[in-house]
Amino acid sequence: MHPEEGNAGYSYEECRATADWLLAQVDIRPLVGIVCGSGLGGLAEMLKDQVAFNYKDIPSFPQSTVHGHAGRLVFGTLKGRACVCMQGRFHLYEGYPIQKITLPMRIFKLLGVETVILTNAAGGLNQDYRVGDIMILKDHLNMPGFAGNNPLAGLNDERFGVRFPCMSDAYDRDLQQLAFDVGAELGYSDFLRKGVYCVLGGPSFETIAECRMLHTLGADAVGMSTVHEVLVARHCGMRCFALSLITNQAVMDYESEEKANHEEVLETGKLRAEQLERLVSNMVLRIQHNNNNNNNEDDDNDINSY
Ligand SMILES: O=P(O)(O)O[C@H]1O[C@H](CO)[C@@H](O)[C@H]1O
Ligand code: HPA
Repeated sequence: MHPEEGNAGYSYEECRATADWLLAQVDIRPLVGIVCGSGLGGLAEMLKDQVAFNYKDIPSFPQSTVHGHAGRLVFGTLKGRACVCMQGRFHLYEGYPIQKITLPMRIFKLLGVETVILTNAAGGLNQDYRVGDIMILKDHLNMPGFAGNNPLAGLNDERFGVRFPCMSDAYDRDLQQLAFDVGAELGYSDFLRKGVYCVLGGPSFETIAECRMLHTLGADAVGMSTVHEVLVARHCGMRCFALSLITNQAVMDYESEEKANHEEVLETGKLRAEQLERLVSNMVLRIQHNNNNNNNEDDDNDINSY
């Protein structure tokens, strides 16, 4: 059997067709792509002059099935900057092949996106972390990848990127610094952290032994997303910035009565939504692009507005 037959991914031409379908219907040419994590879809609501598509109407797009993920692709401007925002993402545990859950990253690329900002909700493994902290990702542990489940497996199309992409620079260091600078100006330094995110397949939350193991391995937070998207985004040359909202403390102690649950994850998202939106929108305002086609006259430079 030719390996292509076993590859559940989309061809370059299929991705191009989806991107062209979108480009034919919107005038906005985004340089920034944003992915909203569980309960963090409010980010998409901040966009002005919105043109939105339900995922079910976009050719080749999967559907969102998880509560807290609306399932809309929203084009618009954020502080005068052209953006496209996934209001809801796809996860491995929804049953999609890994190449499908990461399809939107290749669509972003073909829309002209240069920088991807990914957000997620995650459980805190680092004992210094508190619920409500925002962790800037400096690196990741890709557990499904250790078992061969990597979205880049299968035939490699060089039009997207190289066969063996480097991941030691997966999370752009200038964007990490920008997040801390903007966060300091907003007065958020007390709850901004930098750490390592570990992705698991889900949907079951982790056992106590698993949390202890992940912490020992160097993970500061655990979740079920983001890493696959980063692999595909980096493969095709987009810069990545990712943050985790620590929505719950991972249970590390057999005496604990705490139980991880999705409702708590969504509730914490609501509590920090406003700060997260301010942080992301002010970052977007300051990100420099080679091909800046945004209208600077519309810039909203007030750090407290969003
Ligand atoms: O990573 P996001 O999409 O924010 O969602 C997180 O929240 C869900 C668990 O409550 C999981 O899907 C986990 O990955
Ligand atoms: O504790 C968690 N574990 C995995 N994924 C999560 N997403 C939010 N919290 C968690």
